Amino acid sequence: MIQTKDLRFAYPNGPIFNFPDITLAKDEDLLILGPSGIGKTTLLHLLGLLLAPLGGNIAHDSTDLISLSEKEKDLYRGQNIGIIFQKPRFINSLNLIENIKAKLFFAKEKVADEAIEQVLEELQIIELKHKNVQKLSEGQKQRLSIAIAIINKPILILADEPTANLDDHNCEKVIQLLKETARKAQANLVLITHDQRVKPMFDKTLEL
Ligand SMILES: Nc1ncnc2c1ncn2[C@@H]1O[C@H](COP(=O)(O)OP(=O)(O)OP(=O)(O)O)[C@@H](O)[C@H]1O
Repeated sequence: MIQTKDLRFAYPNGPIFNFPDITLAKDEDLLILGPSGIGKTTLLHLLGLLLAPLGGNIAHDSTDLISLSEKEKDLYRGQNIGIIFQKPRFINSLNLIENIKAKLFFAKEKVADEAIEQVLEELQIIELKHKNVQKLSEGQKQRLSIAIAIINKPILILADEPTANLDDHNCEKVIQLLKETARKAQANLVLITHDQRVKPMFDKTLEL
């Protein structure tokens, strides 16, 4: 179970954000909606332990994440939280497989080569496995981002505006892929967007 309580945040000299509480049971997904500038990415980065709140709590089951040290947060994130950023972040000089292995190295995780290939197969990018990431199309980059996020079976998958710039057909395909991937990994999926097309695809939504 994932639970937040009284999360507050402020950028230097900025307004204070008071975020609504979130509770997610096992296998439950959440869509966070809201207009530009309302704080969606900020909330996602708090959930991903990339930002520290001014106050409040984040717990995964009985683990209080806010009291962890920065080093412990980095390791916890690497091992338990998969983040799909709006703009993919890769090591440009490496190929797909090497980028996945780099993530595993930093997360101090081991995943068998066969399991890595299986994930690439499921995401339909296996034939590109030795290709330099700079040569991928935008759609292929997005699939690699998903592969990197889920390779070590996180308990939480966070996705930042994954359907921005996609047509209706591809928008639906990407959401379905993320939901299926989350179910297979037995993870909670939290997705933020201002794309109203995504709303009917989620049972649980939070409007900021
Ligand atoms: N690093 C930062 N320093 C100062 N202010 C910031 C910083 N990042 C974001 N902000 C401000 O905080 C507010 C919330 O930003 P955030 O990116 O969380 O909104 P959002 O809802 O995700 O917007 P969008 O849909 O446009 O991505 C905005 O007013 C933004 O200008």
